[in-house]
Amino acid sequence: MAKLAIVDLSNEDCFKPGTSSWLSIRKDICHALEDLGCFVAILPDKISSELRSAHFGMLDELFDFPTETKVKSSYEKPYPTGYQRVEGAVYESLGIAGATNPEQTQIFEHHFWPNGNDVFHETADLYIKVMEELHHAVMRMVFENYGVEEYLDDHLQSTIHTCRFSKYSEPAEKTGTDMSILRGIHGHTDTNFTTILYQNDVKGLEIKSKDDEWIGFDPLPSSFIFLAGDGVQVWSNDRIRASRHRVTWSENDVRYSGGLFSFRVGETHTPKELIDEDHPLQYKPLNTSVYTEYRKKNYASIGPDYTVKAYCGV
Ligand SMILES: O=C(O)CCC(=O)C(=O)O
Ligand SMILES: [Fe+2]
Repeated sequence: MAKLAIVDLSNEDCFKPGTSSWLSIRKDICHALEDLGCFVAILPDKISSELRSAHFGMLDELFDFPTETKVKSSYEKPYPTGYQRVEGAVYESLGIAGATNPEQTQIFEHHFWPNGNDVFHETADLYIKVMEELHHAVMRMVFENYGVEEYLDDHLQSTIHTCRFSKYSEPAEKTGTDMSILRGIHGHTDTNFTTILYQNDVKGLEIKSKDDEWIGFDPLPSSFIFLAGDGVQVWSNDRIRASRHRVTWSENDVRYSGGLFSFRVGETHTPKELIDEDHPLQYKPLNTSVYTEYRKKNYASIGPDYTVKAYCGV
């Protein structure tokens, strides 16, 4: 049975480019991404257990607001995000676009708490900051690994981050729909460049191995899981494959997760340095927002197994 790679980044030196810790972690991370499209990161203790419980307590309060309030936090611009729930499903989620800017967390927060809520934004911003730092370091490692660090600044400047919080629990109203298909999230790849997820201790996330087995993710309080999305698959010309993952929630306990979904604005294309005789060009340039919209709109006919290769493969 394949295992998820666990990378211990608890030593702060791992975040210092050029150090021996950085170079050794870079090797492990790039190997894991090429192998399974994901890895588990153990991060330095920046989030105390008190802040962690306070944060998950806030998510509890957040999802307890009535649907009318949750829907009001949705918007189309600058990037569409908002409340998602399929009637009768156990999964619901709320999103903040541009979440690495703390102003956006507060705009989101005011939909729920008109007078603000310090614990909500302080804990949410801390999680977002920790994930942004991890994203930044991993992107530098990946660009260095392929010898294209000259494109890194442009990539980071063209990236925006959406934070999504998800809750998995028994819906208040059972519908006539076949519940077996609504007990989590079907196997899928994320359409964005990369995703980082954290969660409470209720299991459910699974990653597909190369041998088509589902590998369960065993969360630890200090662990985050980093997933390659379709964007990095196109960019890397298939060196890194998007991770296919799903959530099967079967416990009575409520599962909460949060994540940073990083998108490249405009077109993602494969750098010329990553195209050669052994790696002929695999993809036309990808516009992630058009692709995401296409997948949503056509979900009924293309289904969750749809791939970016079918969308923009050459
Ligand atoms: O809740 C999770 O752990 C995963 C959520 C997910 O895969 C997604 O929102 O794309
Ligand atoms: Fe996902």
